[in-house]
Amino acid sequence: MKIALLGYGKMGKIIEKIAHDRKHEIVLKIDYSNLDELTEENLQKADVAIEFSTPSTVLGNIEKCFKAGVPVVVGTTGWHHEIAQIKEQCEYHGGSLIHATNFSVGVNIFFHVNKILARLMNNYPYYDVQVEEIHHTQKLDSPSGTAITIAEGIIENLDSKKEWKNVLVSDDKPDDEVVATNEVLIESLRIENVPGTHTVIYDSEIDTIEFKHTAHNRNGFALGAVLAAEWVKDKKGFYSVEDMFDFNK
Ligand SMILES: NC(=O)C1=CN([C@@H]2O[C@H](COP(=O)(O)OP(=O)(O)OC[C@H]3O[C@@H](n4cnc5c(N)ncnc54)[C@H](O)[C@@H]3O)[C@@H](O)[C@H]2O)C=CC1
Ligand SMILES: O=C(O)C1=N[C@H](C(=O)O)C[C@H](O)C1
Repeated sequence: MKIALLGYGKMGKIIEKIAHDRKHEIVLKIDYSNLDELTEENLQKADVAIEFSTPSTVLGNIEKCFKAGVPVVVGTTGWHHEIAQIKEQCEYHGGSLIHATNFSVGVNIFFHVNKILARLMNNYPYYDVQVEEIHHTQKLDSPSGTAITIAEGIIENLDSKKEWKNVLVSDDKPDDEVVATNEVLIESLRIENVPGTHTVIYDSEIDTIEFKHTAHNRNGFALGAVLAAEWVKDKKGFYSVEDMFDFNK
């Protein structure tokens, strides 16, 4: 399979390695230094594009893939509030897209169990829930896309919660935000070199239940993105990673 990498930073480089291990060929690599090469003609040399760039560049790149008729795997976070508009664009162009806030198998198992746990916790209203995410200090968005997906999974299944609220915890800012009882607090911490840690915490006066995923490196995200490229290559339509894993089978 021929792959175009839109974004050749921390993720793009690991995806390149895993794609080579799986016998795929990288035919285009785009980062901020060669944006002029991101043309329709060059995109069409690929069977699929894998997009891991930045929250401010991802939407333009998705549109370019639709216009070029190239299926696209979108890993970039920080754009999911625009999802309805992108789905419409995909349908308009007859395009193919698969997106995930997190492509790792482990996190997708975590997403699934998080929903089941939230449904169970309706029977135990004396526990309150919050989400904590920790990432490296270069991360541009907060909360992480993964934390938003976790909070949405809780809101869909735990009757007492209707929305989420984010607090970025830093040394120079006191952590004294007021959170309403119908809000899921997402605390974001930024610590050097952390690939991604997410914890769901149910706390009561009696005890605390913690459900945690720790990424030891970025390989799981990258492998999931390559698997998604193999999965979407010959499909048409707008998909999320849930369609690929389908844990309800
Ligand atoms: N869905 C998932 O499983 C995961 C998602 N991510 C997300 O992926 C994105 C990228 O993460 P990293 O690789 O760690 O970031 P990074 O900062 O290391 O790399 C971003 C790359 O995008 C390039 N870039 C800038 N403008 C561009 C444009 N217009 N077109 C194409 N490339 C452009 C930069 O030059 C850089 O090479 C982030 O939004 C992050 O949250 C990260 C890990 C896993
Ligand atoms: O920026 C990152 O690094 C990551 N971003 C994704 C997110 O926002 O959830 C996925 C992963 O946690 C790493």
